[in-house]
Amino acid sequence: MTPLIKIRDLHFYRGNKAIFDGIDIDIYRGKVTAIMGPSGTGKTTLLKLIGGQLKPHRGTIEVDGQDVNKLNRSSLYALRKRMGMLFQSGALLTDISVFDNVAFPLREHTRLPASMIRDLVLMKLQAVGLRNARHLMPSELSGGMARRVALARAMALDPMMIMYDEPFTGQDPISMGTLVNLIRRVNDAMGLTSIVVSHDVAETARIADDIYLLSGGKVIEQGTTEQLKKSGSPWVEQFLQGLPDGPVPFHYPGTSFEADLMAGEESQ
Ligand SMILES: Nc1ncnc2c1ncn2[C@@H]1O[C@H](COP(=O)(O)OP(=O)(O)OP(=O)(O)O)[C@@H](O)[C@H]1O
Repeated sequence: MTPLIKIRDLHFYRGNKAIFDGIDIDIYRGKVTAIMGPSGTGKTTLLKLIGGQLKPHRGTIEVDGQDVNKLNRSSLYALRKRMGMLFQSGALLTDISVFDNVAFPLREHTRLPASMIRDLVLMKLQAVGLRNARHLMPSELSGGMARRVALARAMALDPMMIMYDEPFTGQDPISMGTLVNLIRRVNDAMGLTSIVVSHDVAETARIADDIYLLSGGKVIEQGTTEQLKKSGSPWVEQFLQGLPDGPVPFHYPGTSFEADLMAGEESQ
């Protein structure tokens, strides 16, 4: 089976810091793939590289057989339309209704008649359970409902895949559970491929087919959720159990606390 996204020998730097130091990733069609790792490892950066918003310094990223960085502007634009993205900051337009938010990409990118746009919008809202909330304004929605509307909007143009960046941030456990299940359900019902970047390890692992753990510019571990649970690696253990400390240090590296206390008041 050929992967939908094939990343090979990816190198990416910020200044002289290697965010990615030669990583390989395969994202398979129809699967939910979770990308996890400590804060600042470059998970969001990875999504931007896949979307062609950033260019790698070395290596290749193929999406549906096309090398993202060899595409001209219009081909990249066409490819991007087929990649749904749900970023944490992907807020809804506040002065138009739920319906109009979901209709927005259809009106912007297609010339479909209003009756067909209506049917498509209702279908997407139905998929996220909010067809009857279509007349509400974004200010009338809970945080979880707003995420679901954003998901319906991301699906509006029938993308081949959806990339989720921290989709659960700020959600209470029930709302998080709903969103997690929805990602899986929508993925399967719509024949999508999903990439989920999340700190909510246990919840995300529950619905993921494949997991990649990134740290220090490398893929530390990779496999199915079952394989990772059996891996015995202390890294994986720390992640899957959500332990605050372990091989991945809780504290930003630097001088010890003792040394800072000993240094006295004159230093900061
Ligand atoms: N525009 C930028 N300019 C310079 N450095 C950046 C920029 N954006 C991100 N970085 C750095 O790149 C690294 C990776 O950032 P990124 O946001 O991809 O990490 P992340 O794994 O998504 O983190 P988190 O889990 O905290 O969201 C970080 O060290 C960050 O400080």
